[in-house]
Amino acid sequence: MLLKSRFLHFPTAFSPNFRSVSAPVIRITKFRSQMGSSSGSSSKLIFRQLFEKESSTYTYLLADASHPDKPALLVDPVDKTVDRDLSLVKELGLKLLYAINTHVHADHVTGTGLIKSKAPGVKSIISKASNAKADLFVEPGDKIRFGDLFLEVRSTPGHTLGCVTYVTGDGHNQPQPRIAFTGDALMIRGCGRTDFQGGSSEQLYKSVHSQIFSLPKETLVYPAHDYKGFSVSTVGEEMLYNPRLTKDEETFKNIMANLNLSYPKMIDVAVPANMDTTHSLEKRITKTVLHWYFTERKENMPLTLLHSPKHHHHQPIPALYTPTCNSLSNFLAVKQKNAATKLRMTPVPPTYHRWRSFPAAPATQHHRAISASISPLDLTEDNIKQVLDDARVEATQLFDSSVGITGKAELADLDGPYVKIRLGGKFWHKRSTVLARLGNYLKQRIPEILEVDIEDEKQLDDSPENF
Ligand SMILES: N[C@@H](CCC(=O)N[C@@H](CSS)C(=O)NCC(=O)O)C(=O)O
Repeated sequence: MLLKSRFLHFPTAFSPNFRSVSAPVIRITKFRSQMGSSSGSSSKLIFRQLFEKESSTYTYLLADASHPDKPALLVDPVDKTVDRDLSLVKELGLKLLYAINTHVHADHVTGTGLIKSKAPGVKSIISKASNAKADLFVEPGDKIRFGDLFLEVRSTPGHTLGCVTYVTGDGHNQPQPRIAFTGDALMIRGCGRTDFQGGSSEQLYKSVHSQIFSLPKETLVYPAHDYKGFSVSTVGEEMLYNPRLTKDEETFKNIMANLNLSYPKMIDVAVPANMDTTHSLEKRITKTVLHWYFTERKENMPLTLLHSPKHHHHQPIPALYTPTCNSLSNFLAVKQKNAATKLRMTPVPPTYHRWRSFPAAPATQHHRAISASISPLDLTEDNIKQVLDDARVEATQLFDSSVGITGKAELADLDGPYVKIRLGGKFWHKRSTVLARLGNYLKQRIPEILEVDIEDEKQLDDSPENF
């Protein structure tokens, strides 16, 4: 649902998710009403900065302590710390209204879906431009109200296409100084990388200068990540000392083109998961795995043991499925309690393995076992088309086509052991990455292939005209 009024209101009849003792109030600083306003009222912001250490992500809890219901919202929650965050909400006696994202994160799974399943009534929010699924979409200029306080939405693309910065209001009775939740646009003495598809250093430079550096210098800057031990900055400080954004645009673009950062470990799990902010990963994957298990599993296909309690669900393969494995394990244990054989877990669709086995990261023992179990195919046009189809099926499962991922890969030419493929539509990854992964996959399935290349270099251009 796109906001109609462009103003998100806290519904007064909203039934509280949590009730608890009265909240301690942190008054960030003076409010307008205390600086000469005639209203005499005084809104009080409850504010907490929370940290998730594996991805170095900051989550922010904000609430209006003056309102009887203490309406609250969470900015950029992480799935792994949802229980901590919800406990805090409960302890402070807040009523959580919204779980909002600054963008589709690539390094961790958003907690919004999990929050919604644990605290029904909470709505997920993301920008319309992100193309992700959410309960509510925001656009530049929208205001997200919680009690008498609100966040204003500013469009700050560049790290991703749909990045936004949420800034506390500048109206009457709003916190002073203002606070900007900059996501991965502006970081403390840094900024978000711009090398993902949908990223653009040119756009990021403009976003930060026009939307963030135009705020009052005392505006507090709270980013989505910090890797150096910082917790907060100000607009003025970043305008003076940010080593990237104080430079002219050309120098900035050059710096960004030469960061040489490795891809986030979680990208293949996080991006597809975060394109849907409304359901937890567990729920979505469990549904898919169960469907596969009962509809497509070949009669004698062995079940492979993937699940191991020592695997954290954020590790590449077991990562995605650990929660699923637990749920599926229980489910199947009931279904098959009369089975003579001991249930060996976990029947993850082979298609997932194959897609995930593209060696972006070094193959684990598990990956190797899976790929070794797929019989090699002869080098024929039909087999190449079949393998590309398989890859597309897998890509569709991972890169949910309902949220704007339209990417297609087709066989363009076969010349002996040399294959050319055609890429079109929109992918989440950079097209060069898609090509490399498809290449690896094709070679893995059809070992006679020596080289996989693009039909036309222009098809590797990630700019929106090519989507
Ligand atoms: N090593 C981390 C990922 C680190 C990283 O790439 N961070 C991103 C934001 S999260 S997508 C970024 O923009 N960094 C900018 C920089 O200058 O570091 C992991 O594997 O998760």
